[in-house]
Amino acid sequence: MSLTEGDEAASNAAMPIHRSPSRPQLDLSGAAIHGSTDDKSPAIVLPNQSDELSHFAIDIGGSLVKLVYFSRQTESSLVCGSPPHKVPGGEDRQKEAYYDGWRKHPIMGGRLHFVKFETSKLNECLDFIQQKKLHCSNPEDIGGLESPAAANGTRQGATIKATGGGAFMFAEVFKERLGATLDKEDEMDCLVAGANFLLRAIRYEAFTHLKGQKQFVQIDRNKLYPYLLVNIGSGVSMIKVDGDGVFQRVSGTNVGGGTFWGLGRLLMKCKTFDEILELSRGGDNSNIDMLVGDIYGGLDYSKIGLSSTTIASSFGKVISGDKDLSEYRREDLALSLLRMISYNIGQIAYLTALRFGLKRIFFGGFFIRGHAYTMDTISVAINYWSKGEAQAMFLRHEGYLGALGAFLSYDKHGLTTLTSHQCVERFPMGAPYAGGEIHGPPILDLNEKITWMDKFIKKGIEITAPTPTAVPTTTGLGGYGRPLSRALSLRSDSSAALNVGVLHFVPSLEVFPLLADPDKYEPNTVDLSDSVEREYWFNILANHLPDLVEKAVASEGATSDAKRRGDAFAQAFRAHLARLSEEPAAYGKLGLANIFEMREECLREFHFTDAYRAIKERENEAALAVLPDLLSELDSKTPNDRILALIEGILAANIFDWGSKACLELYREGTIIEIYKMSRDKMQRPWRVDDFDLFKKRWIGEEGAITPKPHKRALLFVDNSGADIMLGMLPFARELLRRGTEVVLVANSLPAINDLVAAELPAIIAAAAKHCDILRKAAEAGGLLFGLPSTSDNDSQECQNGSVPPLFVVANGSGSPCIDFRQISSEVADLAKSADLVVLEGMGRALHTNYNAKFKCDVLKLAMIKNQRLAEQLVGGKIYDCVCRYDPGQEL
Ligand SMILES: Nc1ncnc2c1ncn2[C@@H]1O[C@H](COP(=O)(O)OP(=O)(O)O)[C@@H](O)[C@H]1O
Ligand SMILES: CC(C)(COP(=O)(O)O)[C@@H](O)C(=O)NCCC(=O)O
Ligand SMILES: [Mn+2]
Repeated sequence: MSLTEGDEAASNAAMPIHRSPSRPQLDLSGAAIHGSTDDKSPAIVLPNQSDELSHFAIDIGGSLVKLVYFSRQTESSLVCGSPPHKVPGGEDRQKEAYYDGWRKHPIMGGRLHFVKFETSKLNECLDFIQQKKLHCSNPEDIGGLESPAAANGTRQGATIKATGGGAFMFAEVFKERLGATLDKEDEMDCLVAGANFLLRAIRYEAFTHLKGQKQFVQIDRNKLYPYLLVNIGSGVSMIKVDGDGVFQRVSGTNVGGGTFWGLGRLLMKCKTFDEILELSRGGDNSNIDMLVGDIYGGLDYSKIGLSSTTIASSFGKVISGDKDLSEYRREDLALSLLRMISYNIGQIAYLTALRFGLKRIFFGGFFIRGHAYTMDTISVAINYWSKGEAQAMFLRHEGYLGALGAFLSYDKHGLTTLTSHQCVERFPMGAPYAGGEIHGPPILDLNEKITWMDKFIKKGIEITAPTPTAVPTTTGLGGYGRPLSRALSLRSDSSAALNVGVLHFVPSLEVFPLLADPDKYEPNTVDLSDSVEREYWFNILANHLPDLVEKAVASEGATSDAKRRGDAFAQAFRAHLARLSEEPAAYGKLGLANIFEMREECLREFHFTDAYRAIKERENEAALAVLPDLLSELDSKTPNDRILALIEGILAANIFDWGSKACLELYREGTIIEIYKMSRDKMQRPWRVDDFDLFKKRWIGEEGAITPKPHKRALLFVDNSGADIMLGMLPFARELLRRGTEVVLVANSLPAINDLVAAELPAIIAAAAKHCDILRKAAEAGGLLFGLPSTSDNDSQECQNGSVPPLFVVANGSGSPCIDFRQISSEVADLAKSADLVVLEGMGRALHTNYNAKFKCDVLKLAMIKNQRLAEQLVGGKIYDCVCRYDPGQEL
């Protein structure tokens, strides 16, 4: 970004802005960009924002304290929401649209974190709040920009939204320890607000659980009500929910999570809740419970539909055993207790649902604990009694409903209006270890992260809330020795508990307007719920790690610090893979694209900002040297032959993929140019998927028929640096421009393997434009270039009408090798509105994701398949086969 543009952006942000009431009421006057204006994602300082913007809410229950806190977006992770490096569009209107998007959401982007503590250890919670300075409710105090008042601890008088009985009981403690006042919110209001928010805003928040199988469900937000919310905390509340804030507590039971935990301590002398769950795994409840068969001499009571194994009376067998407590197996006791409580709650829930004619029952509260047996027991009860009519569903954020609801009651955040496409859930490095445990916040300091990684490895099972540590003295974590095996128990409870990640709010993300049916859209082609697929792809990723670490370490100067970070990154990513192979649903619904993205996020966590930087630069240079000859060769062809050569060129150049194992081996055998030439020479039609003729018909028309009109605007979702862009996509873009089609090059906001980043494109285009007048003029028209001299060969004369349409560059809002069209930048969404051609290039964007996606406009999917198994499974082909799939727009 140039200085003048930066200034303009800053002054734009400071202008009085119309805000709808649903947006956060922030005082933007005097807003300025903090730091260098050359930063891609500069921080914005709001000097006049009042101190009241609170950042956490608390639910103090009978058993657990739940904390939900908000942190502002940090610079390194900001994927969009800042103005583009260049304003793509010379016209003021276009420019306006850009800054508009940015102005709409200048600060609201941020992260929501979830933490819990035992109520009996409230002090731990207070320490945590103090350490994180959460009660110093100034937005500048979070994320490193600490105000002087907060630094010396003098700020007083924060008001914190609080719910749960403890909000009354512990109000004084908060006043004394933190000088904070608890602003009490009604518990039921909060539970309902939390559940409604989660079900509307978080994709696949709910899931069913039957016979050990989790199935994530997407609830249609327009058909959400009515439902029964059953919150199983210490006690149980059953609430009929009819709308936002419209509900009635219709039932409840005093036999709940507290009962389970209390009896567990008494009977089995368990110290922790998880210990009871763990014990129950090895239990046989028939030693404790009186079964129907015990009463009916081993027979079923078939007349009324009871099998001999049905529990007739929980703990009933004890009456005839004449045994002491110590003579019973603790495991058996634990299981009987779990079944008794779960079944009873399931039954009451069913009766309550029946009474009000409700078909859907959502269960929340920490009693569930993501525990398979608990959920199965409840589901079986509901299913059995309702004869399959009613459905039990569970929520991933089970115990956080109340805290979340309290947080949402600060209407300033405007979060209630967020929808699922604006939420991205991420799992920081500690997640595989600390998962559903009582755990601490994401650790921001890099050294601290590495130290923690080390601790996780050494004593992964003893993790509690992390406290800031001194600079580490370790020399590294050493190698990649961690096996990817089930035997590796990462967590203190080996139960299949679910993880809750950090929710990132990115208000500038939007659903791609050209998706044919956004509700039916599923980005992933490969479904990782299939264990064979999962194992295959996890192995691919694990095997690629040494090479990736080598590149990443080299990209940071191969210093000893870089090596330490590289090792820690590898450990962290392997831990995620291990956790997910142990429990595939731990992080919610899982597709291959999520894992590729997680790998990039993991690199960023350890401050590897662009691992393939040097490779990309080298490849760009090598490809640029070939470009002039390629352009002349293309220009010497007839338009008919040229389009084939252009598509061939894209497919051939897509061979440069540093994320593919096979390609890595290939690159050892020749120079970039040799490989490119070899790849081109091998381009023989028909390709494995070959819709070229259909595309050509749209492009040129049929002989004798009227020539079709060129497309108005094409969005080109570009893939890799080097030959891929320079010799593949740019020549194709040039041809589109020559025909009079506006071109938008859509590239990543953040790096992913050797993929292009939008910020890199202006320089690449400038270099190419030195050899091509069409690109030069188009880039000028698009505001990307200024004052470059014209080339000797005046090829733009061939342009229709002699004028050249603009070429734009825009960032897609993502840092992944794949693309999820439910979450793209608002800039792409704006430019898509008048586009009539979408081109998806590369394996990540056109095959791993979106291969089956339907669009409203014409779409061309182009990729070389650089993986044998994917080639076999997707198209019945072999490695290096090509896909040219063309689907004309769906008439809606
Ligand atoms: N780590 C844990 N420590 C204590 N209780 C837990 C834990 N995990 C799950 N539980 C269960 O969750 C219950 C508390 O659920 P929660 O929704 O937090 O309710 P409350 O608001 O009443 O504390 C406990 O009574 C216990 O059954
Ligand atoms: C990450 C990728 C999707 C990137 O491919 P691209 O989009 O650049 O064509 C690809 O490198 C990939 O699927 N790699 C793993 C497959 C393998 O190593 O065989
Ligand atoms: Mn790529």
